[in-house]
Amino acid sequence: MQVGIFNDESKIGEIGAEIIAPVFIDKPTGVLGLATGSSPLPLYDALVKKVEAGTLSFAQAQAFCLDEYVGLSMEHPEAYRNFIRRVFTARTDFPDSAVHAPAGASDDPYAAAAEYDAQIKAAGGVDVQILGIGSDGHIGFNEPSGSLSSRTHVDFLTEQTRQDNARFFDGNLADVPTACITQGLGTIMEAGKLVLIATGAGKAEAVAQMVEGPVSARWPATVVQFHNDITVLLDEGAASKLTMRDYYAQAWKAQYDQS
Ligand SMILES: N[C@@H]1[C@@H](O)[C@H](O)[C@@H](COP(=O)(O)O)O[C@@H]1O
Repeated sequence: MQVGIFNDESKIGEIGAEIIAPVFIDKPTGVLGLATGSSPLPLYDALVKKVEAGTLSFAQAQAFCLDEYVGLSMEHPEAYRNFIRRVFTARTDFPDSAVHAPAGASDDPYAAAAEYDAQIKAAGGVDVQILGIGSDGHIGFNEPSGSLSSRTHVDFLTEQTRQDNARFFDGNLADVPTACITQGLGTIMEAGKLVLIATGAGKAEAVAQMVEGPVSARWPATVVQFHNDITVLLDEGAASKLTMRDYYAQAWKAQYDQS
């Protein structure tokens, strides 16, 4: 696991884009896994800049969102399929038809989850998966106690997650859905490369567990310790409970900053 700690979020975005862009330059038909939430926004801005500059193209690529709320209409602005288009894919040359999200508005979300997992497989799997992390340690929407090898499935949001996400619903907790379809931890772990972004002190405990804690269903993100190509990009707040940050800085410098 590479752990990079930075002072500002735009730097995190730039570094993330430097890691992701070469994958799509080498393989223009690659598959990008997308996370919603606020943490990846600077990364999306940095990728958009590269597309605008003509140094990166997603014209032949495909994208799969990590998760989707169950129970929101497909037109709802906070449905993740709409959120991701607004903040990222519609600002790039991604064809709209190549941007996929679980069918959270389906009459049968359980069948929709299984179909989505099959769709990812049929696309050849995810080459790079962008991840955030919830303050309760979820990735995607894999909440504590779920199987560490789960496939795409219907999950139920913790009170903590609903409270965290209420800000996207004008602060109205009652408007935050209670269920979702999420790629499973087993699905996420099959991605070729993971880039996880966390910012703010509210993520510090979850980040410390993920990087330094024992692997446990209580903190689902700890499963990434088994991935052999994961880069974790943090700000000072999110890194504030790590006990070995000097070592991480040294290792980062040795790998990326030769100067
Ligand atoms: N399902 C999403 C996750 O994919 C996201 O990574 C996480 C953190 O969100 P944020 O980056 O806004 O803190 O919670 C949300 O609920």
